[in-house]
Amino acid sequence: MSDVRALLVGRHVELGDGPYLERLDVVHAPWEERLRAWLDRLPRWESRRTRAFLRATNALEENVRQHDDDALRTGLAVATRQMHREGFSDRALAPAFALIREASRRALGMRHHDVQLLAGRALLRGRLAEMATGEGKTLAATLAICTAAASGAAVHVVTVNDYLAERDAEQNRPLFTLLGLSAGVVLQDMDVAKRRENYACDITYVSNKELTFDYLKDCIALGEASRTQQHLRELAGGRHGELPILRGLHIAIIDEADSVLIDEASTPLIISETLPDDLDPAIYTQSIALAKALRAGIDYVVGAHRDIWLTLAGKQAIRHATAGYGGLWQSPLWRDEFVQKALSAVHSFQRDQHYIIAEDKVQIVDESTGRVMPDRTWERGLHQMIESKEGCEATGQRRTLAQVTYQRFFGRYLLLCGMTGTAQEVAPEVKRCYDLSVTRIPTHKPSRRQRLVDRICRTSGERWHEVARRATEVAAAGRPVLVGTRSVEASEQLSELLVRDAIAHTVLNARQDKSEAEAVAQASQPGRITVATNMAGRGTDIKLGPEVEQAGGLHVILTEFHESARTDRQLFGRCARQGDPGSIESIVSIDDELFRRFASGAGRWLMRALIQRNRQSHRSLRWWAAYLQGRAERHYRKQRTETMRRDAEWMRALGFVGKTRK
Ligand SMILES: Nc1ncnc2c1ncn2[C@@H]1O[C@H](COP(=O)(O)OP(=O)(O)OP(=O)(O)O)[C@@H](O)[C@H]1O
Repeated sequence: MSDVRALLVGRHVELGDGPYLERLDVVHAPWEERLRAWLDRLPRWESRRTRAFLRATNALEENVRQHDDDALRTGLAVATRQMHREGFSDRALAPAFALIREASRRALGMRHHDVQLLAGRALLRGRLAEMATGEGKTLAATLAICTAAASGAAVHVVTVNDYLAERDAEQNRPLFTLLGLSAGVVLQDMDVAKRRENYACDITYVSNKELTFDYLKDCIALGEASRTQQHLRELAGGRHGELPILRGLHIAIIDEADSVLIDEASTPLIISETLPDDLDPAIYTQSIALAKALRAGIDYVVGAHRDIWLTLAGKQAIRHATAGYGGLWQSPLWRDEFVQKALSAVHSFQRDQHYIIAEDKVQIVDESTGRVMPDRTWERGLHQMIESKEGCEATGQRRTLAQVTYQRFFGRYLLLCGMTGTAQEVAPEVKRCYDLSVTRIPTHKPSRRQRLVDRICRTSGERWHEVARRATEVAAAGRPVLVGTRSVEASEQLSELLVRDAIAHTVLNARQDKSEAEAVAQASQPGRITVATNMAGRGTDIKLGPEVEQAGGLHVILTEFHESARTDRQLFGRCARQGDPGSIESIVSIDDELFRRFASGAGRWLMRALIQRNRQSHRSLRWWAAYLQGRAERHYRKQRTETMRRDAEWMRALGFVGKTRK
């Protein structure tokens, strides 16, 4: 462990926040000039150091090219010794980065751009590197990954799903092998022994959920002692019997950091056990029947954020309806609780949007990633209510064995850093909760992404017709089209329309996730229409051929604004990557969830009036959507603060009053 400590000696050399560049993606100039302009805007001392760092790394390039593979490995070991003395200083990083860049050129056929060197350096300084979508974060991260792993630290590369973990590990494996580093991947269906083996590698690619659950499993297995990473590390040394699954929390490099650290951080991760359900299953069916009989606005009120309350009239109606029932129905507290849960199950959680039914089970769909979370359940009887609503067999209620929030878990790493294309809006929260500052990295080439005018339709049905028409029109010009939908249901609705009109297309959603790699590979074919949920959002790399580039590149259609503008930008980021051509447009409907939940009545009325005057593409639409997305972000931020408060209470209840931050 002392190696890791030594490695981090240099961490106190922190940079101040560089000035943010405005709209980096529309600056048109050769990349050297733009990089120079970016450097000029840094504080003078920082600019000098950064230029010196780039100069030193580039100057070594010719030299390292003369060496064979063995010499590259030896060179990295020598650079590592320097790091053990002075931490991740620029002096130590320059030779390490030059060697890794050369190794990458040989093993992967890709040479890191200068801006990628800056991203790698920012990561090792414990920062969040903001690189525009498609700028090559996967490759940029290898600089930090190889440097940290060579110095003896356990490096966890955290991705948002198994598909990306496996893809990135396999893509970079030739580079790791050339440098003599071992790399493992932890996937959902692996057993404990296999997981331990993969965590024992120098580098481990793993999704945020798998990693956190493995940590919780260690906490349960090791009991009280494991609650501090100190003990975890001692145990990893084998002094206390069986080894934990993880070998310690040394360095975490989080890809799509805003998704992991912010979007997914509103609920804690919980490991629970199923209790023998002492509730009569009839209670669930009775509650659902009662809830369906209640009248909206009279017996219950639905809030703007899917919250539901029973009114006095509603409570009385239930009392009358359950007069003949026995047991818990005689308690007003239980009675109201059951029916309120049932109302949520009926009205707030929709099939094919919030969950799907697969193998006769209710399986939650994570909206931000579009993926099924098979092991997750809703808490406090809600899951059982939904099962009853759908006629599935009710699973037992669950009791919490261990829980952790991302805020607490990631705060335990010795060095935490991350990358994303969309950090801007959440920078203050990331700083407050994780002590991570954002460094914005300029693009290598100017962006050629073209944003067409946004349009809004009067009804959802009208929107689907318009989307189908546009997709067909663009595809007919030989360009591939990616249509992004918010739910499984929406993707299937559009697909039905396309089938009816005999238009060839591919669907990628939580129900068809087996063919993900194939669907992504095909999405770049000329004239191919791909209808996808957010599964094709973050991280998906659609590589274009020369024919498609000439036709104008990939066209992306957004069919509904998300509550987070970052998710929209991630979808847009599937096209026009690495300086390719590409275009984006939004075709939405006034019935969409963002407008229903967050817009005022007056706002919706005004927008309808504009649509009626045939001004479907009024420019206030973009402004309005951005304003509502700001409101939605604030709402979810409050939810996350509440999660952190509850987590602190849970820790206090366990009698643990230790620090949760590094
Ligand atoms: N230095 C480089 N030289 C050549 N190609 C590169 C280089 N860096 C990245 N690429 C290519 O650019 C494409 C985009 O890379 P990648 O998917 O890592 O981008 P990203 O920034 O992670 O995107 P997203 O934000 O969507 O996750 C890939 O096809 C990758 O091979």
